[in-house]
Parts: sequence; C-alpha cells; structure tokens
Amino acid sequence: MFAGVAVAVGVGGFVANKVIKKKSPPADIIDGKAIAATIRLEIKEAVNAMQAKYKKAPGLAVVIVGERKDSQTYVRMKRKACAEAGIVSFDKDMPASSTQEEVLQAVKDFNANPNVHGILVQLPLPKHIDEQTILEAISLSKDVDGFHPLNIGALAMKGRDPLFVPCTPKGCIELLDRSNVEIKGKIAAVVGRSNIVGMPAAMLLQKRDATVTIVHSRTPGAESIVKKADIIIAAAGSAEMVKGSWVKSGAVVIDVGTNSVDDATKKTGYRLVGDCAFEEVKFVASKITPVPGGVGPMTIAMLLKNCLEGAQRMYAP
Ligand SMILES: Nc1nc2c(c(=O)[nH]1)N[C@@H](CN(C=O)c1ccc(C(=O)N[C@@H](CCC(=O)O)C(=O)O)cc1)CN2
Ligand SMILES: [Mg+2]
Repeated sequence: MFAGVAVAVGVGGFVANKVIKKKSPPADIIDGKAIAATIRLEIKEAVNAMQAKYKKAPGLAVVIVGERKDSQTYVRMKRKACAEAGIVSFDKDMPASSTQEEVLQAVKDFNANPNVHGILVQLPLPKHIDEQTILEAISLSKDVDGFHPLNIGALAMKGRDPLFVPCTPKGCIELLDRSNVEIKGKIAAVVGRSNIVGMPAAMLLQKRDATVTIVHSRTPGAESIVKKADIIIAAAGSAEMVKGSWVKSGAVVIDVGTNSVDDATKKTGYRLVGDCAFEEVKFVASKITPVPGGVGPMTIAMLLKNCLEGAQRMYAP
C-alpha cells in the first residue's frame, strides 16, 4: 500500500509541494516451517507419553498409487515426519496400473489392522480409479485426511464436530491461532472451492464465527469481494492470482498455493510460488505466509496430529 505524504521540498530557495509515495512496511511473515516444527515436537512428546502409558505407538498407513514425482515427494516427507515423531508408518506403494479393486483391498486390509490408527491415500489417484469410492471405503475412525463425506458433513453442521478435520485447512486455522489472529467476527474470503482445501477451510472459519465468502473461477467481481476481507485464504491453485490490489490494507493472508513456475536461474529449472503475488501482497497485508515454508509444512504436522488423536481415541477414549 502506498501512503501519500505531502512534504515541502526546498530547492535553491524555491519551495514546492510534492507528494512522496511511501510504501507501507512489509507484513510479518507467518513462519509455517517453524510453527510446524514446534507442533511436531509437541506430538513427539505426546507419542512418548502414549508409549509409556499404553505400550502402544500410533500407526499411520500411507497408500500411494503410481509414480507422480510430487506425490512421491509428499509421501516421503510424511513417512520421515512419522519416523521422527515415533509414529509407525505402514507403507503401501502400488503401481499406476493397479485396479480399483486392488486399491480398495489395501484400504480394507488397513481398516482391519488394529495397529493402524490412520489411513491416508495420497491424491490425486490415477484417472481410472474413482477417488470418491476409495475415500469412502476408509473407516471413519481412521480417516486422518478427513475426506470421508460423513466427516465433511459433520464439519458443515452446526453443533457437530467431525472425527477428523482435513489437514491443510486445519493447518491454516492453527497458523492463525498461533499468530494471535482473531477469527471471531471477522470477514473472511476463501479463494478456491476444492474438497480438500477451499470448502473445508470456509466451513472451519464459519465454525469459528467468521463471515465467509468463497470466491471461485465463476465468481463475478472476485477482486472486490476479496478486498473486503480481514482474512484471506488463497487456495485456487493458480500461480500469483491474488494481486496486491485485491487485498485490504492490514489483512491477514494465508497462501495455500504451491505452483511450480519455470526459472532458469534455479538448479532445478523451477521455483515454487503461491496463489498470491507475494512481492506485492506483502506490502499491503499485516501478516502473510510464504511459499514455500508456510502452509505446506503445516499439512504434514496436522496429519501427524490427526493420527495421534485417532490413536488416543482408541486407547483412552
Ligand atoms: N491424501 C492427501 N493428498 C494430498 C493432500 C493431502 O492433504 N492429503 N495435500 C496435497 C499435497 N500434500 C500432502 O499430501 C502436501 C503439499 C505440500 C507440502 C509441503 O510441505 N510443501 C512445501 C514445499 C515442498 C517442496 O519443496 O516441494 C512448502 O510449501 O513449504 C506438504 C504436503 C495434495 N494431495
Ligand atoms: Mg479419478
């Protein structure tokens, strides 16, 4: 944001009024990587306490179908995070040619395994597999991704709480809470309406007494709606879509996007950018998450938290 400051400038006895455009100071950075690291330590302590008391560790089944590089990276990160927290991971790596029946069977086997407290199927699945059918086969009490329609339904209802809340939206709320951002009574805009982020994020904000608008690709005047928001969750999956001009001065911006864009200056040939034009938005917002290092690490921390909570419900209901 630019603040117009009128100053008197003297030049060789000549004084003129000149407006100097002064940039607002940049937003505070919400350090998701650091917050996630703190949460992962908290989880590790709780896992140790569970071991000491019940001689049991939480178990997480991680199912991946196919060889997508990004999915393999996320699954590797999840398994490493489990190991560090003392959560036992049960691996099921299946070829892209697996049939829907084979994936269903893997889920059913994990449903029946008493040492498994959480089951996640990495998304997206290969095209020939019906995602919804697989997600609905996961036992409600092990649905650590929170994608089962009954968990989503409870999230949508007043007076009901789901057994599990989807990890990325849960991470967004945790970032707001741990950054002392009040949600109650605030105007919020969620950009994007996906089942795994936008829609549940909107429901969570509403449950916390924010007034929420979901903006999506068919929303007329999206910019002017977003500009009214005190809290913006950008989850459209579109690189740098939310410009500085879309953001109200002082708004808090949570950027869920992880879009890779070509960058010849990088060894990898690409870099990650969010759904917000960070270099513009940071001069308008009061707080903002970076990409990478914002919401992404929280997704994994919340997965561990959900798995721990699932195990705690089984041993100490
Ligand atoms: N079953 C699920 N599938 C998918 C989910 C999910 O929650 N459950 N979410 C996404 C991918 N995802 C986890 O699975 C995920 C995405 C990004 C990150 C992350 O830490 N990103 C880092 C950058 C990592 C990099 O360098 O590539 C960051 O933002 O700092 C973690 C998890 C889709 N599928
Ligand atoms: Mg499909």
